[in-house]
Amino acid sequence: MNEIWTEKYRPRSLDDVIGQKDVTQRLKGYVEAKNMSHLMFAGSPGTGKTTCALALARGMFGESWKGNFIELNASDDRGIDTVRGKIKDFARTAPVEGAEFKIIFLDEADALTNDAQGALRRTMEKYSRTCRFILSCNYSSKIIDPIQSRCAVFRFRPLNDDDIREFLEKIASSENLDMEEGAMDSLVYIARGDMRKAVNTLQTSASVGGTITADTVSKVSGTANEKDVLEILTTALGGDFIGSRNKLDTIMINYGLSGQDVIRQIHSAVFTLPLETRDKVRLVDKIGEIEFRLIEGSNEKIQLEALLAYLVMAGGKS
Ligand SMILES: Nc1ncnc2c1ncn2[C@@H]1O[C@H](COP(=O)(O)OP(=O)(O)OP(=O)(O)O)[C@@H](O)[C@H]1O
Repeated sequence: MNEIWTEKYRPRSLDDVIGQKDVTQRLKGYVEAKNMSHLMFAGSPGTGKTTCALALARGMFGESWKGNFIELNASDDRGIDTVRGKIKDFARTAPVEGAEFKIIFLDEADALTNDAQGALRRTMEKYSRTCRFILSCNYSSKIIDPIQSRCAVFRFRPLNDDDIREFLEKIASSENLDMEEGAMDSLVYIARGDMRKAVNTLQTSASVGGTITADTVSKVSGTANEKDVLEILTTALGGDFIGSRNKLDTIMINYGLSGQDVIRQIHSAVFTLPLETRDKVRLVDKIGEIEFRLIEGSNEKIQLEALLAYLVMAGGKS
């Protein structure tokens, strides 16, 4: 139970990476050619960017991959010093064990200031004979154009629910976990395409001991059950303001949710509600307004109750 499952179950080869088939297909081309350009991996967290960089290095360098690969995090030291220091130190030493070049994987490259990116660009040029960079970021638009134009860009999509479910089922079976029906649905709902979040939430839920239930998953992740959120909304739409308010109070206390947590979950539930598209659009507009007020520090109880009141009126049954 001590080992972190995101490491234990991290795919070692490009063939084992889940989803991201377009990306892995192209990366395998580099492995076959034993050569690559600078790369940029863009996409949301927990979708396989670091995993693919490691698998690419393994495929490219075989046994000697560790000596020819370094992983740095740009946000450890937001700025120019990371680029000038650690990167240059690694870049200026020759590749080991007959490799043609080394790979520098720079995570959260979009956290670098523009000045630091300028310095990075010069470093990329200076050492391009012996070093290839893989820049990982959530948003490629935050990377300056001269760097973007030097890189082949790879886009990582959030993983789909079936892929997440299948991966979690494999882990659950190899860890002999006892899971109640519904727990897996909650994990997939909470992950929203982020495999790291899915695996971490599964491990934390397992550490509680006993059968893993949807409720354990919700509690350890500080996320209400999808079913409970829908129930609050449909109760309000059905005209029962007091009933929906009581349910809301209960889930906020049980799961320790903040107003902002709740509003985000309500937002993602809107499109499953039995409403005309026009009414859903109005509701999204209202949610946007209330979320803004909550961020500005308004009283969360009053704001959330105002949203329930709005739903009661929208339902037209009070
Ligand atoms: N496509 C995938 N296939 C299998 N496992 C995955 C995949 N993506 C993520 N994981 C799991 O989630 C963990 C985190 O993934 P990874 O470090 O590759 O994410 P990332 O995209 O680099 O995220 P970040 O942007 O936060 O750095 C991995 O250790 C692995 O267990």
